[in-house]
Amino acid sequence: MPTPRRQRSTDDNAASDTAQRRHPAPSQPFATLRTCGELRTSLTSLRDTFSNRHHSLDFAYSHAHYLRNRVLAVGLLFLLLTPLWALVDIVMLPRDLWGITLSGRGLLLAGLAGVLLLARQSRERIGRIRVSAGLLLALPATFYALVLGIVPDGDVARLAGYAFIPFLLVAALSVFPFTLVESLAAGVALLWLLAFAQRVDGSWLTPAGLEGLWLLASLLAVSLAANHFQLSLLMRVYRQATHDPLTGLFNRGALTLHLEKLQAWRRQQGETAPACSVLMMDIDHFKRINDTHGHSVGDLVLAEFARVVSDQTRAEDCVARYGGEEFVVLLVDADVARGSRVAERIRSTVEAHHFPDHDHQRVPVTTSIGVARLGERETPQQALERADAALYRAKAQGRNRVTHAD
Ligand SMILES: Nc1nc2c(ncn2[C@@H]2O[C@H](COP(=O)(O)OP(=O)(O)OP(=O)(O)O)[C@@H](O)[C@H]2O)c(=O)[nH]1
Repeated sequence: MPTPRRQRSTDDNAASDTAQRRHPAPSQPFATLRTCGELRTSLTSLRDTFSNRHHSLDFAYSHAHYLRNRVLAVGLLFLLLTPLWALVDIVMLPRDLWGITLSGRGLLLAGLAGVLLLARQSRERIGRIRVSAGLLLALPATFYALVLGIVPDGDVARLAGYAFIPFLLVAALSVFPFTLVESLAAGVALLWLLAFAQRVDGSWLTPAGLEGLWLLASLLAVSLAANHFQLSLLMRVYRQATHDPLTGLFNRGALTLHLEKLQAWRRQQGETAPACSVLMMDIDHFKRINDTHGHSVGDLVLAEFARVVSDQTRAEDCVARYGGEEFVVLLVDADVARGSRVAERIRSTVEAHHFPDHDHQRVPVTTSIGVARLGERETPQQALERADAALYRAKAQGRNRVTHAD
């Protein structure tokens, strides 16, 4: 089951967003600082598209889902093109080469069908989706290398159309949201394939051969740029769809989706499923804060509140802004006793925390929290409603307290 780790890069961006709200940048004198900020954002985005080391598990699932769709679409295209290309072989190649190329194409067709099947059955399996994407590119490359190895050297020049394969595959890299490391590895392998083909057909280190290598390297650079822009766009869309821009926390939709996945996974685990708790919290008399200090201070309080709550939870817990001044924490592997301890710690930390207004004066803030155990069979909505009912009781009993639904 995916543990809802918070996305580091998103949190970084949210923190800088919050900082910008706190200190609106004057236009002229700080232009250099702004340029530095943009440079930092670009470097962060390059780091995020370079490899998947810094991706949150949550984003990794979205990324894999997108990659799987591409594998299915491109795989289907390759599957249709392969028999068509066999027809081209029959028209273009001498009859004595048909045996090798057509049986190779038959094997390729079977391999591509296997890749499609693997991708279809790998809905939530990130590793398997990556493998199917790799295989989709590796199979045509292997087919080409095998044909080159089997066909007698003197006949290689008669393989009309085959020399395009490395170029076609490098161009295909740009269709997938691969990280730069993944594309680079595939690109180097395809350069090696071209070099092998040139050694076989005798154009290695000739002007025509060098031109081919240069062309493939240039195409690879274009594909890498396409991968970078595609992946950073995907990340931005993912952040906008799943995160609250003011606090950088997960939004209500992402929380509900995560709860559904968590419940499905717990049902699969049966009796060994870990206990989970839901904390529903609401800032007390928040309207008064807005009315007394202004809406912008209200926003500062919300962002700071989100930071305080996040600091009191583990990276694998899911912290979300449920709406307005309401927040939800989903504690994984936490029974009611632990849930209550965490809730009480959040409540007391918020009460003692220095929430500053624009003049750094303290804005007194307290929170009420409802705690509910996540039942094995209940829907996310039912669990949230029970936590909300407990929160309502905490408000009715005088606020700044923790109450239990169970
Ligand atoms: N500054 C700011 N205010 C918001 C935001 N979202 C909701 N609010 C305000 O939050 C306030 C919520 O007020 P109420 O629902 O009356 O609750 P309350 O004043 O916190 O009272 P209790 O919950 O009963 O303690 C409203 O005034 C909303 O305008 C936001 O993003 N920023």
